[in-house]
Amino acid sequence: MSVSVLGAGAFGTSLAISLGLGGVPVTLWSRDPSQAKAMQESRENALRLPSAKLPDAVKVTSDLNELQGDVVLLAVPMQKLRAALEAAPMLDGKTLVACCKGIELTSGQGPIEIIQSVAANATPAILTGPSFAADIAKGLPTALTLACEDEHALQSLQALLMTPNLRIYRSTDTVGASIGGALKNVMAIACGAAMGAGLGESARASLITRGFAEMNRMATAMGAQADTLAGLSGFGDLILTCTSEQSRNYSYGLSLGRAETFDANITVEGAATARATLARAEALKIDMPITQAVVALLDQKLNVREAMSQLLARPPKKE
Ligand SMILES: NC(=O)C1=CN([C@@H]2O[C@H](COP(=O)(O)OP(=O)(O)OC[C@H]3O[C@@H](n4cnc5c(N)ncnc54)[C@H](OP(=O)(O)O)[C@@H]3O)[C@@H](O)[C@H]2O)C=CC1
Ligand SMILES: O=C(CO)COP(=O)(O)O
Repeated sequence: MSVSVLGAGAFGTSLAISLGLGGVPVTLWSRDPSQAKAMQESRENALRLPSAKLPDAVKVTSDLNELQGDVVLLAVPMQKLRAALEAAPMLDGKTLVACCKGIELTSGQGPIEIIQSVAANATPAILTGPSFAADIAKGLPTALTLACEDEHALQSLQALLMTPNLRIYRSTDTVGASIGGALKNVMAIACGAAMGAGLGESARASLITRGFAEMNRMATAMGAQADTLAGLSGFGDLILTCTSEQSRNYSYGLSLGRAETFDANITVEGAATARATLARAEALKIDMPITQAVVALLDQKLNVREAMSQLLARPPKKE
């Protein structure tokens, strides 16, 4: 059975490589015809994932009509997912697996809700969890969560997407998987900012732990199961992203803490998601002080030390 990947960024390319090496025929779609041609010829994604060779099983195209199979991985940035789906009406009716992490700023919706609103006849799923594209492309061991409410579709997808280096756990809790993946990026910005400003490892551990409490509060208020948040898509990805300079969200936070500039072309999902989350938290009356601090940093209303002082000065609480 073949698989298509919509979006030839770092993550889409790494998944195409892993599946291709596992013997699955893959069609990888780039919106840029010249990039698609260069990748098809050079067998490399020089722009987004240099030094990783595309296996023969991967075909690169910029023609949406060449997408193959009933399963399509949606590997575009979260804030671009709606536009990408609207431009590809032929995907309605297929199994659409969101591979992006975040909450849409304009609607407050997550990837599953966006798929449902644009492609009403599709079976929506989400693939998320601790994974750097470069690691997957190198064949390093990686474990992910695949969530889909349709148990039958879920089991076949799990079998299809597992490769020798990619272990996939299944869940029917799409809300929990989506919220964990979205909010861990916000916490990674907070941790990077604290480390960049020299606030220390203890501060980072507190932000990870209290950030996890925020993630749980928001997720359970939205109907998620707490044990999903404790899994790969929540706790697992939180740990990876808050502790590694390979993470773009963490690195962006570092640059905020060091008062350095950051390349605006780099995908940093946590920034828009922090704003979308705060709006949702306020509507649901959920206390999310770290998310609030990240938004204040992004809006330049506070610097990192002021934001941390505000967090420390909150009224005493029971843990
Ligand atoms: N990189 C990683 O390690 C991981 C990433 N993810 C998630 O994967 C998602 C994608 O990230 P990643 O691949 O890293 O991002 P990249 O920045 O590497 O690539 C983004 C890709 O999306 C394309 N794109 C942007 N807008 C559109 C659009 N409107 N229609 C179609 N294609 C579009 C870009 O095309 P162009 O080059 O033409 O702009 C580019 O190919 C994110 O949500 C991220 O959180 C998840 C796990 C790991
Ligand atoms: O989602 C990721 C790791 O699981 C990738 O993190 P960044 O988007 O911060 O690079």
